Amino acid sequence: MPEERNDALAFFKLEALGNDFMLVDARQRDFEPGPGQVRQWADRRRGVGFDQLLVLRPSDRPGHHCRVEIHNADGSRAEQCGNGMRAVALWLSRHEGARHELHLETAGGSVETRYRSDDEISATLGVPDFDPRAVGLADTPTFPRRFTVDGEELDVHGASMGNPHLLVIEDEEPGPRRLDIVGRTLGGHADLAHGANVGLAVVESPHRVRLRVFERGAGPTLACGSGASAAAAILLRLGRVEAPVEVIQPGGTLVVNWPGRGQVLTTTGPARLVFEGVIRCRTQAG
Ligand SMILES: N[C@@H](CCC[C@H](N)C(=O)O)C(=O)O
Repeated sequence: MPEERNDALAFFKLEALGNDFMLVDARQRDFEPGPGQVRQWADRRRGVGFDQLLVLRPSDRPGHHCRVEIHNADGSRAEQCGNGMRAVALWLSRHEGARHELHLETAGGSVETRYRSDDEISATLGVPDFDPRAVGLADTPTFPRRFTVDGEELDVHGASMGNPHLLVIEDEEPGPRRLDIVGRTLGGHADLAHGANVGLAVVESPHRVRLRVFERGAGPTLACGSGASAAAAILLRLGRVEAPVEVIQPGGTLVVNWPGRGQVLTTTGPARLVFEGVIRCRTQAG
């Protein structure tokens, strides 16, 4: 039986390019939500509504301000969240006057954030990894790998930004049905060790890419920061675009800068605090 608690839980609702988050600062309190509880809070009619729950924890890595634990709306866990890191940087700067340059620890690696204004927050996510094994495809020597989706053969690219991303390069912007079919089929493919986020990208010009992402554990979102990073890195590596790359998603534009092989990748874009609240009703711990 899940344990039930009646504690008041302070939370903050944030968004970054329409990718939305519930943030809980658990650095000085007990907070261990189970997957069922996360799903209940994520529900847009019966809960708070969000794509990811971000939980701040103390970090024991030297020089790191805190650790960010990432829960997807379906209760699964994620290693990285590019938009979420900018939202955390905004919150830390606003709520505790934290330094404007911070290191945040995630399960997908260390992220360096730089807050200049709510419209200009950078997150350096690390070095993109194009090895299919980093994306959880043990049987694939190199990308692209061919997958069959709904009877169609697709050449699929991939990169890890700490979390796994697959990318299909399209000739025209996909509609919601295509995003859903390709996203579900590729993202949940049995050959992947832990599923993947799936991006569908259209190259508009050497510095502009249009992207839709079907996120692992959250479905189609208005924007995905690590997805935009993976898409830009893959297209830069293929020579299809040049840095910096503006990645345009339904929620807005993220600027991605990647100097190339072995170098870290930086994203720059906005974030907003939407509201704050307190949950006083019973919450399930399990
Ligand atoms: N919205 C995020 C990515 C969140 C995690 C992702 N769904 C996963 O499971 O890897 C972003 O902005 O990067």
